[in-house]
Amino acid sequence: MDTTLRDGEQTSGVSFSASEKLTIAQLLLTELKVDRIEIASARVSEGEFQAVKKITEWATANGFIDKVEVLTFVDGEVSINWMLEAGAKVMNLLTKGSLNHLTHQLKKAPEQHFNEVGAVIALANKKGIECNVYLEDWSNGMRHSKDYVFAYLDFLAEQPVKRVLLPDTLGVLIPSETYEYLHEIVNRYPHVHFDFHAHNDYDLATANVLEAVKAGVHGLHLTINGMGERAGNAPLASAIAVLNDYMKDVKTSVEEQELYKVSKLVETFSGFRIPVNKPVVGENVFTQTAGIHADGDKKNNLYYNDLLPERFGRKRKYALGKTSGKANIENNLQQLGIQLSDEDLKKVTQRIIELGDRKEAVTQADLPYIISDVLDSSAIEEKVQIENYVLSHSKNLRPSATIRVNFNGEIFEEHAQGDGQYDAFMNALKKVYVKKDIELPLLTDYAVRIPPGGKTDALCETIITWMHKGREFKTRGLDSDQTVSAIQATQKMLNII
Ligand SMILES: CC(=O)SCCNC(=O)CCNC(=O)[C@H](O)C(C)(C)COP(=O)(O)OP(=O)(O)OC[C@H]1O[C@@H](n2cnc3c(N)ncnc32)[C@H](O)[C@@H]1OP(=O)(O)O
Repeated sequence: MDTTLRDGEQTSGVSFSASEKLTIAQLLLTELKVDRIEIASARVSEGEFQAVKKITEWATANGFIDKVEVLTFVDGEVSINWMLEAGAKVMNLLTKGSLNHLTHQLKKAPEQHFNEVGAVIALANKKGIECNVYLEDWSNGMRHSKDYVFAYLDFLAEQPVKRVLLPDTLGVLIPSETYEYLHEIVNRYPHVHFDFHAHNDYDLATANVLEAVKAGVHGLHLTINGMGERAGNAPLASAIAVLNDYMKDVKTSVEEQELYKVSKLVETFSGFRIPVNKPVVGENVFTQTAGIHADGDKKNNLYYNDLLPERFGRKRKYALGKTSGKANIENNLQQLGIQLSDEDLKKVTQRIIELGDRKEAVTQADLPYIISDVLDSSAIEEKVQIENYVLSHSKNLRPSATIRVNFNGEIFEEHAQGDGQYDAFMNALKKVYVKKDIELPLLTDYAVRIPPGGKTDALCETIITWMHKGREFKTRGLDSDQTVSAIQATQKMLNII
């Protein structure tokens, strides 16, 4: 069960709009093919109500309504009415899984809680709602009030409940304990379906998920990019990868090939950046940086593991910097179709190492420029030059740009407006390329790096990621003015497409 749209949205600072929620829900169910999605907590807000409505309307029309779940509270019929009015049919009832939470938050005795929960379940069943029950703070409950947990599970086992959801709400479990508790529970209630819900406070969420599956649970709660309350939930991509590789007799319905695409979309909608070292979906996780690794890959794929990038629709890359050796650079040159003599390769390698020492990033698209500079050759032929530009930015007027482009001797002048100066520049450039009948690459990422310290004259590095004819590449510009560095990166792009 994917809970990106409920627990994932509990990432501090994240809020999805209704149409973003609908798009994510559609991708999760139709392309990634998770079994179920939890899309909201009941009662939260009018906006959330409208989002749930949008999703349930689509899910009903497309046969997915039984896979769409809403978290509800023990509040008589208030949550039930909310979810029914929003068109949902499956509820995940939040109840207390530890005596501590029951006593101090709800201030109730176990018997009273069980009766109230029983009443909500009965009402839900009467109204045709499928009922799952969360035992909030269940993991601490197992540690400190085990009798309470088992008395409660005895009660639930007799109720018309489809699944019992066991959350490690505060992310306190370690893997051995996860296995021990879940193994005991699964064996004691063989006819009950149990889901495990991990949190990542000790960075153990994926390890706990693996142990939970070994212990025999039937379902897992995961989120895209590990989003979620505090340190987040178990990331769906990591969990699927480890289950596919280490629990071969366990089948999931998730399409590995779609993981990266959905992760990137959720990153864009949420504004929650995927850490570059995030397993499976992080920018750097299929990039070899050390020269020794690149050399080993060439010899017999010596530095590959089972996590092959192609499984996830990604490609292996070789980074350029001070730890690059010849093999790293050769790999990049090969991809660009450039061949160098051994001696020239040594010179280029040396320059890249120097740049790395100066903390400058080097992208594959920089290579022709470096070669040209080091070897004083014409490895890069600047067929397109931005000869002049005027950018204007004034209060209460749309930014505009006028540019003069030399395209292999042919001169174009264009003017355009945009949402910012760079956008205006790109709009003017697009006019040139429409005249030339050439398609410009799609800008897929734009990252600006300024050294910490707050100096307004600091050098600003802009790295732009482009997608062109199925190929992704990056170009980089460096200037004390951010827009100028972006234009530099753009000019490099124009000369390599
Ligand atoms: C496992 C998880 O991550 S649980 C996540 C649950 N989802 C959310 O909390 C969604 C976001 N929450 C909200 O929007 C709000 O907290 C609401 C709409 C649910 C309630 O808002 P408010 O009425 O303003 O209450 P507030 O947030 O201050 O306090 C929560 C109340 O819920 C009660 N409560 C806690 N757990 C439960 C439960 N399982 N069932 C019913 N009531 C509960 C608390 O005791 C408290 O009631 P009290 O004020 O009478 O003591």
